[in-house]
Parts: sequence; structure tokens; C-alpha cells
Amino acid sequence: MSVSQQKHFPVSWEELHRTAKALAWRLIGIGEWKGIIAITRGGLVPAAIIARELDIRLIDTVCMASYSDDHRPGEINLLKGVGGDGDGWLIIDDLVDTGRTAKYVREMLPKAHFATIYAKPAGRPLVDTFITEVSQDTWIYFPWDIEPQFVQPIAKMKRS
Ligand SMILES: O=P(O)(O)OC[C@H]1O[C@H](OP(=O)(O)OP(=O)(O)O)[C@H](O)[C@@H]1O
Ligand SMILES: Nc1nc2[nH]cnc2c(=O)[nH]1
Ligand SMILES: [Mg+2]
Repeated sequence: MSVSQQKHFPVSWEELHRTAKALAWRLIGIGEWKGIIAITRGGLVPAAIIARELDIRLIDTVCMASYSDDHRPGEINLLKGVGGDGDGWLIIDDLVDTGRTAKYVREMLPKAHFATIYAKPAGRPLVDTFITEVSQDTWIYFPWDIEPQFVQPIAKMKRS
């Protein structure tokens, strides 16, 4: 799907904070964690919020990249992994889309609990816990991807 065909879902810092806290509430009811594994880069800010809420100070990273700037998934590029099978660890990412990243990480760390803030339908079966579902044709813009800018009034946009 091209960028222009996608719906846009911009997320503010406040909304991200609120939804990450909702995820923390869900996770605290599930169990105790040895620590958090954040999937870079998108999982870093959600992991920081959840670590604060769950009083977790041990945080590791799996560093990977797959999407290009035009929103197309490319080769999964693993820059740094972690040892072990993930037993007792909580994996945090910002979202699952196709589920490819989650599948890759789950194969590396099969015993970890995988949680995201957002999930699209294709990735949903690969997440243990998430908060908000968005449609597959939606692109989520995180606060670090965007900044406020002027937009034309609706009436003016309709005329042009
Ligand atoms: O379910 P998938 O189709 O695999 O997509 C989800 C992944 O895509 C994004 O990461 P990306 O690789 O773009 O890098 P980033 O975290 O640095 O933004 C997002 O943060 C997830 O990790
Ligand atoms: N920011 C962002 N990254 C993604 N990676 C895969 N899907 C998405 C998305 O909807 N938004
Ligand atoms: Mg990512």
C-alpha cells in the first residue's frame, strides 16, 4: 500500500503516555518481570514509561530496523540481540503491523511476554498484550515523528 492510500493516525505525547500507562495497568495484573527488553527504536519511549510504572530498572534492548522512510517493510536488520530464551522477561514495542518484527523476536526469545501499545490485525495474533487496535491501512505517527503545523480550514481545503 502506498503512503498516499494510508489513513493517518497521529498520536500526541499525552495520548501515548495515557495509553502506555493503560498497558502498564494490564501488565501489572499478569505477573512479575525480571526486566524489560525494548525493541528499538519505537519500543524505547513506551518501555521507559512502563518501566517507571512497574518499578523496573533492568532494561535491555533488541536493536533492529525493517521499515524504510516510505513506510514499506524491507529486510529485517538485526543490529543487536540478547541472550537466553526470554523466560520472565517483558518485551515492549510500540506496535505490531505485519507482525514480522514480533515473529522474528519471538523466535529469538520464545518464553518472553510480548506487549505493544498498538496492534494492526495482521500482527495481533503475535502479541500477548496490547491496548489499541487500528486498521491495517492506517499509519500511526508517533509524537517523535511529527510536529504541530498550520493546516488550511476545511472550507478552504474543499474549494481547492
Ligand atoms: O509488525 P511489523 O510489520 O514488523 O512492524 C512493526 C515494527 O515496525 C516499526 O519499527 P521499524 O523497523 O520501522 O523501526 P523503528 O522502531 O526504528 O521505527 C515498529 O516500531 C515495529 O517495531
Ligand atoms: N511509525 C510507524 N511505524 C510503523 N512500522 C510499521 N507500521 C508502522 C506504523 O503504522 N507507524
Ligand atoms: Mg520498531
